[in-house]
Amino acid sequence: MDNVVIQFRDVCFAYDQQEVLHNIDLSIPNKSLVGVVGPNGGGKTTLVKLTLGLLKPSRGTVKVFDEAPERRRHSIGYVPQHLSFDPEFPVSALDVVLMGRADRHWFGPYRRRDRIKAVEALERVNLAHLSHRSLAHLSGGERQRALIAQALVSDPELLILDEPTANVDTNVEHQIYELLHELNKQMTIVVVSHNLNVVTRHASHLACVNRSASLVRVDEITEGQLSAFHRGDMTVIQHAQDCHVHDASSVMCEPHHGKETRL
Ligand SMILES: Nc1ncnc2c1ncn2[C@@H]1O[C@H](COP(=O)(O)OP(=O)(O)OP(=O)(O)O)[C@@H](O)[C@H]1O
Repeated sequence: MDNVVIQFRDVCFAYDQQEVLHNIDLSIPNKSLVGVVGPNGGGKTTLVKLTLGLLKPSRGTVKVFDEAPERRRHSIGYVPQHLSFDPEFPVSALDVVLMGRADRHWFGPYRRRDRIKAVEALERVNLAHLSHRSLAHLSGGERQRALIAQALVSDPELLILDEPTANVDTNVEHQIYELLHELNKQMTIVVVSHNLNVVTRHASHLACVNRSASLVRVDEITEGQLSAFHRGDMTVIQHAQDCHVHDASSVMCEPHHGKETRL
């Protein structure tokens, strides 16, 4: 148990009456870099929300560091799929990182220690030189680094990222995974990705989520396992920032603000 950071035991989850995860048993090992992959609507984001304690299982238990997720919220850094505010809002990279300390200051201003921690977090993602630049004037990759710094500012032991490379080019995607490799020396990382090829190159494990879930070590994975999971050909849609789609299966025959990938 010491070596397990996230544990799902016999977990089912339904939105209203619609079950989207069924009998999930998963043990994510300490210091692993886990790529969460699977088809659109397979339940990846739901799995992340259960890990964060934002959703409660209909059945079974979820534990993070052997405790209920909400009790270990301070140990988890989270980079969401979409910004929770308008990217044109006039805030600097430093302001964005400081927001990661906001829960300590409901009744007062940031303190000197918060600013020191925020600058340290920006240094960890190589963005300290742009700390005063407005978020709106950062490139997609720099903006993503600022969000990772925000998640790092509370010194997490577990970092969860929901599609951190959805809106960046291949070169920046590579740099972000290099950064995750570096951070992985100190913490466990779980990254939801639509790019099976890239994530397989960088992750130590793959969690394949498609209503059920299985965890495999990347160095032990076989072609047969991958194609069995995907049942051959599969179209995956990356959701863009302005995406309005909940159930991606419905957009196969509709216009969509996203990028399709054939796997
Ligand atoms: N708040 C919600 N209320 C009702 N149904 C939801 C809600 N959020 C997600 N769902 C449904 O649950 C299923 C799983 O969604 P989820 O977002 O976890 O999948 P995903 O694997 O992350 O998908 P994608 O790859 O498209 O981002 C989908 O069928 C989706 O329509």
